[in-house]
Amino acid sequence: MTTAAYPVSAALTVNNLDAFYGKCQVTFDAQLHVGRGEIVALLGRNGAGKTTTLMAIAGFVTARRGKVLLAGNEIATAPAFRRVRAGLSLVPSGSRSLGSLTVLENLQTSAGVSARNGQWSIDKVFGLFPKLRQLAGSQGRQLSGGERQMLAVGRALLSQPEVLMLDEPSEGLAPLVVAELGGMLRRLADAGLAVLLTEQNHGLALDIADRVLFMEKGQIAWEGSASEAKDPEVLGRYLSV
Ligand SMILES: Nc1ncnc2c1ncn2[C@@H]1O[C@H](COP(=O)(O)OP(=O)(O)OP(=O)(O)O)[C@@H](O)[C@H]1O
Repeated sequence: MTTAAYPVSAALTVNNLDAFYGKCQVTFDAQLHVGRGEIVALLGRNGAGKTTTLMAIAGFVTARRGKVLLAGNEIATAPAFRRVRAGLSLVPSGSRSLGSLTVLENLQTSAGVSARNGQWSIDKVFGLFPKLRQLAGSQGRQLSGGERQMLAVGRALLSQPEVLMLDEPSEGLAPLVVAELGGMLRRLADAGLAVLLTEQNHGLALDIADRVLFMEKGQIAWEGSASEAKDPEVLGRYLSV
């Protein structure tokens, strides 16, 4: 494993995270950090603990031990909604919009969630995703998979995050839409957002990430740059079944 320093200035720092479902421990001493403007991909085989790590950072899964620092502030004991207000947003896999509400109503439910002043408005989200502006009056359930994912990211941005976490954002999307999503995440990071994502689409993750973490049996087993992670030996060790 490549050792890493954990800068206090990171947008998100996680140390010694032990996450549990009931009595069942899923992550063991997990640690990671994400800097501003950086995309970090958390990869690994099915069941390695990637989703659980994101859910524990977001406050939806119990962490019995560990520190979660958002811009240097400890939030590990805060309820999930306070973490969102503090600037940490998770786009979960699957559930992507409120199906009976229109696109505009979906966005309106997210606007104003944050207590923080931020740059994101509904108009700015429409600027990022012009397709959503055209679909403003359509119900969430009428959208394609790619449009629903744009809406989910738009809703997350309206909570004015400093750190955006996405669990398998490309799941179920067509290749062209995946490429568009990847470009959009890269642009958001280049504008200063810290991005932490899990992906089964390893090609996408390795293309857009700055750093890669491989998770194995609930532990961060390897850390390095995306170009180091492309080494077939590394990929074979942590991803092949
Ligand atoms: N709600 C739950 N209750 C109990 N155990 C769970 C629950 N969700 C996941 N697990 C278990 O926790 C472990 C880690 O699952 P997790 O979903 O975090 O892995 P993952 O790396 O995201 O895998 P995948 O890529 O398949 O989603 C697995 O053994 C899984 O069976």
